[in-house]
Amino acid sequence: MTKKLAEIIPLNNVPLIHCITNDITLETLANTILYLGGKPIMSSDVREFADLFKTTDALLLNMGRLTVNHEASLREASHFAVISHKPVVVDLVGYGMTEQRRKLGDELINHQPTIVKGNISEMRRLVGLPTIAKGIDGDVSDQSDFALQELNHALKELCKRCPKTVFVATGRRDIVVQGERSALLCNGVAALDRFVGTGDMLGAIMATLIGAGAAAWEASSIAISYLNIAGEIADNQTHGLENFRQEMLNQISLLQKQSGWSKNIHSSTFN
Ligand SMILES: Nc1ncnc2c1ncn2[C@@H]1O[C@H](COP(=O)(O)OP(=O)(O)OP(=O)(O)O)[C@@H](O)[C@H]1O
Ligand SMILES: Cc1ncsc1CCO
Ligand SMILES: [Mg+2]
Repeated sequence: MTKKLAEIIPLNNVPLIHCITNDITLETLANTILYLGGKPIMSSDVREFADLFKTTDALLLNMGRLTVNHEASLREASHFAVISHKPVVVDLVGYGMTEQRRKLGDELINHQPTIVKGNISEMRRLVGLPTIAKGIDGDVSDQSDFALQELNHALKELCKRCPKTVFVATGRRDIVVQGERSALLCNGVAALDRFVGTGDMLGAIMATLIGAGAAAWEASSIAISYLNIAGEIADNQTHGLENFRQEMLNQISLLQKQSGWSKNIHSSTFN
């Protein structure tokens, strides 16, 4: 049976989340998981995986700062996840920006992960739509009503090939798609796009929620709303981006204690 939001946050268990992620935001991700009430284990050493997979509750695969070793770790962990039926979040950082990232992302998706996420421009590249985005950030031109509709339809087509996976595209507005169903989420503030790793943090929150037993759709949409509403509160209370970043993480730990936080969610069905 599907769990309701109040049964998902605050967590009622302490899931162990195995993260293979980039070294730029590694510590931020470990703290995000801890502040939410989970436990992180950051390990990229393939020699440990057989043992690790016996005790972890979910896996985060973030393509982040690619290296030969990082890529090998992501591939190997993805393989272990299939054979151990571990819930997996794939974060397609920089998908399609280079051929290496495109090939790796495609291979990870072929393993039918639980959730696949990227910013709106990474997700456009994934479905073969054009974008002028550069680097790892989403481009504002991919945020128009038309562009969002286009992406929504293309993701629904992709869902026919990957019926088990929830696809998430993030930006000023966020899209969550599973099968024929899709939602548009409209919380958040512009400052979220102005410090590094908010997308990475979102992947860590999603992995924590599926590790705690939430279904993929609920984990995806609740994670987006939770992070974005934490961002709205932090933005109201701070001045300057570094203060915002700190308060944002502070709010990740605090928001779960406010029982009414979900009343501020702006979400609608996206046809
Ligand atoms: N302009 C904005 N207005 C409101 N919310 C935003 C905005 N930009 C990003 N967000 C929110 O910030 C989170 C991260 O989204 P974003 O698209 O910036 O990810 P990303 O590009 O993968 O980030 P990064 O690569 O820095 O980790 C999402 O929850 C998204 O809703
Ligand atoms: C800046 C940057 N470059 C590769 S990964 C990363 C952090 C955001 O994912
Ligand atoms: Mg990202």
